[in-house]
Amino acid sequence: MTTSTSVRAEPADTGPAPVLVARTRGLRKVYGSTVAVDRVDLDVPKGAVLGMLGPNGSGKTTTIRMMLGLVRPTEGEVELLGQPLPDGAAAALPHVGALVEGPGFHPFLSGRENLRRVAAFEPLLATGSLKQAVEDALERVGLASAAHRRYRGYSLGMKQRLGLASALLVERRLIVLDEPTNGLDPAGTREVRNVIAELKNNSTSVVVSSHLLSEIEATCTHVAVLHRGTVVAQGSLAELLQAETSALMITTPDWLQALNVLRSARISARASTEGLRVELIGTTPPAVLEALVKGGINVWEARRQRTGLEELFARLTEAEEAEEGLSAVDTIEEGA
Ligand SMILES: Nc1ncnc2c1ncn2[C@@H]1O[C@H](COP(=O)(O)OP(=O)(O)OP(=O)(O)O)[C@@H](O)[C@H]1O
Repeated sequence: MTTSTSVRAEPADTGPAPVLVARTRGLRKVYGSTVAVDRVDLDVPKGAVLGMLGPNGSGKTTTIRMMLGLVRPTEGEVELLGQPLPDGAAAALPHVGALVEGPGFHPFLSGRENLRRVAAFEPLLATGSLKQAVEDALERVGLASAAHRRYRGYSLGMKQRLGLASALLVERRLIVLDEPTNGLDPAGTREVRNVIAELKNNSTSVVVSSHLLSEIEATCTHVAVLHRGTVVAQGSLAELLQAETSALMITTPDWLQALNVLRSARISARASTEGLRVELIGTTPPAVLEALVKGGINVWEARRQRTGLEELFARLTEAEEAEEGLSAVDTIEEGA
């Protein structure tokens, strides 16, 4: 038996659908025998800062590359600023700034020279304003003082900053940043956070992928959680944290027995320092309490606990793994 753990936050009222700056439907990418991305339906509302969260190999970079038209999907559709890819790429891409892995900077040119070369290919940048745009972008990412140095000698963090600067050369409608804080020190991480906050204030839409859940929680308005190539949760951050994201903390002297009772009832739970933590996925507090009482467990206290994004992420990904474990048990039992 498998149950979907996908969580999609629904808006409270059914007002007009938000304008989307990027939209994917049924996106799938297969490399040989590896399914990198599968059935990804992603909505990036205008003005949103959407955080793409997922462990290593969950498909964030592949999804981002497909959204930017850098990788052709095996199946599915991408719409960027209302333009279907690949046909609408020329119309959409000048309005989209991107920092993706391995930007092709020249090792023997300085940061400034590299950025000027990139700027020369920006269709939205007038030749007369090119130099100033480069200086502004360098300043914005904190690279002005090292701009004369050769790219070859840059640290990973400096390379990231230069990549970010190239995304910021002109005012964009959408900025896509793949792991922008990768290799940055805490000061650099704060700067990236400030840049994202500035973009948000200017109503520029942003897609940012990261492992740093606290960063996403601090900077994003929306979140999409990826796990093994699929989106397991998506929506506005506030709605996601409210919708089914709580746990029930149970205090009982019979916690080991209680764990067994809950497991037989297929309710996901684990012992923690605060008590028995029961995940409210596909179950409700009354159902949990009923199972415990029927199982002869002494429940001393039960209280709802709201969870942070980190908890939500761990819960979604762990729940899927736990289900897979249960499915394996089912298979063994059926086969026995
Ligand atoms: N060009 C490729 N050829 C073969 N396999 C690939 C290729 N690109 C990605 N993959 C595989 O697809 C899966 C998803 O990778 P992807 O880089 O999209 O994940 P990610 O979430 O961005 O991971 P990370 O945080 O480590 O960058 C992984 O199993 C990866 O090994």
